[in-house]
Amino acid sequence: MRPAIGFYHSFKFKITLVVTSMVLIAAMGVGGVSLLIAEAAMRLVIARQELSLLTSAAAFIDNDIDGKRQLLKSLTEQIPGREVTLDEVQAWLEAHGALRDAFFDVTAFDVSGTLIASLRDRRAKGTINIADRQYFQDTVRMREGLISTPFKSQLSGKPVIVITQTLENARGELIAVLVGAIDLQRPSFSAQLDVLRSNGEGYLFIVGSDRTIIHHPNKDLILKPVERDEDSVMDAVLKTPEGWQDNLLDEGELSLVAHKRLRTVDWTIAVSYPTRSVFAPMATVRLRALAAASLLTLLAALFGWALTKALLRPLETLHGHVEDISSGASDIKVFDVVDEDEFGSLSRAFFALSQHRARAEQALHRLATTDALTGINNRRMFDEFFPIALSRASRAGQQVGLAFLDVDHFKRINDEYGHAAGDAVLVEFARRLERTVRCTDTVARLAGDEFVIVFEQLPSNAEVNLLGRKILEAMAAPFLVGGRELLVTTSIGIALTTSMPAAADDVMRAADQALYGVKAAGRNGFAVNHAGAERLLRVRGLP
Ligand SMILES: Nc1nc2c(ncn2[C@@H]2O[C@H](COP(=O)(O)OP(=O)(O)OP(=O)(O)O)[C@@H](O)[C@H]2O)c(=O)[nH]1
Repeated sequence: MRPAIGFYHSFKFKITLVVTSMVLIAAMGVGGVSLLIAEAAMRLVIARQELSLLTSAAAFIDNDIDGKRQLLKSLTEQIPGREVTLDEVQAWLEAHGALRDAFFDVTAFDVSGTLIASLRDRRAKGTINIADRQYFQDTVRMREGLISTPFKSQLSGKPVIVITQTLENARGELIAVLVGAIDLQRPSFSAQLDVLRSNGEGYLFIVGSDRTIIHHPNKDLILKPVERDEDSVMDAVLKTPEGWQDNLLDEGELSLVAHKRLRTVDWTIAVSYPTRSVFAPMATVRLRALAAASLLTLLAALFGWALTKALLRPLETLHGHVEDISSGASDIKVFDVVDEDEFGSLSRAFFALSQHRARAEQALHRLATTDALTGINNRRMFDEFFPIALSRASRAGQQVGLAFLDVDHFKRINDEYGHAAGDAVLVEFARRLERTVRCTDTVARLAGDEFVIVFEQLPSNAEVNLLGRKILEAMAAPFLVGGRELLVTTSIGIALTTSMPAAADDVMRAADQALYGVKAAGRNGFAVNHAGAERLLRVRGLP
């Protein structure tokens, strides 16, 4: 059974996490930086766009004011022989309809500043005097037309600016000053200004260098001075002739403010938009970039998972081999693959390790089951082997013979010739036993001078006698030990299984009993006993 690996502990999950994190970091990093660069560029483009719209509006206003000046000037120059009298001025004004389109009102004042004609209201004649007005005084003094600063009209009560023009008689004497008034609440250029507010939010204003508000969506502010506040939008636009800033707070909202100084008058035209509305396209781009990065990350996660799964397949195969080998379903040879990748190399390393280990285990088993002195099987081997041999014979319906052997008077050999001589006798004894029996029989040394032989595939009971005799004969020749010839004999107790299955202990007890019988009978002989039906057959020695 393959041990379950927790999902979060799996290598696949970890690699997928790494791949996903790397893609996420890369996507966020590259995307974020690209977005920042793109946003900075977009900001610049949008701000420049606003500034360029503002520049065209400023040019329009300049042209508008210039046009009005030129209109007044050219009309006065057209007066034939400049012989118009003050009384005729009212009629002259009314005769030029273009003035109505260009100005809110056109009035004329004599050199004393008294109203002598008004395009809008001919009855106003003589009602007001503007001798104290700076623009009137300057026009008379310089004998040249000018543009006034904004003020509240005495006639209409509206906030206005005026364009003045001198009127001279044929002798070059100043006889009147023409004054064209422009209503600041409804200037003729307002339509052009409205075009600038195309996106609906934000507003446009004009402020004079003397800090007077000239145009503003809040009509109440017109002609009011700009309050002194370093952080205000109006203060900011008065500082430089033109430019834009996107970090100003206007009514508490972050705004893009672009401004441009006019050419004909000392005014600054400015536009203020909340940055959230101006830069709305950037927010959309940001959202899309985020969506794209998320999608990319998701795809990377799926790809990482699939890729890791595919890459780890050989590892799973390897794992399967290990399990199959553990359960005995496969041989170790399944590790001996030819794949040239790391997994193939690992598999071959497993194979080599397993082989090495198998050899070591074999060597250990051999050591553990071999008698150190004689090199034949030891007691451990016999204990393991004998029950197996009995079962095998039982299954095959065969008999098993077990011979217990003990060297006669071995103690004496030790005592007389020394322990080393005794060892040499034991080695030679084992060697002769092995040479005497068939390769299907198993010889083992149990302890000291006690040996055992397991006879498998016994053809008949008679065969046992033959075997006993052969062993006795094998020992008949003198043992050559340390240059001496020693006569060594052995006593053999043989047990035969009578009925299968037979218990190992019963068979061993029968063999032991037979051996005891031989010893009792004088040694150098063999006796056969039937396990389970102990009946010592006669003891036979060499003739
Ligand atoms: N040289 C040598 N002697 C051993 C070894 N193991 C046991 N012995 C000795 O073998 C002798 C076994 O003697 P026994 O089998 O009891 O007696 P025995 O002299 O053979 O007499 P019987 O068996 O009655 O004929 C003891 O003296 C042990 O000390 C060994 O590995 N090498």
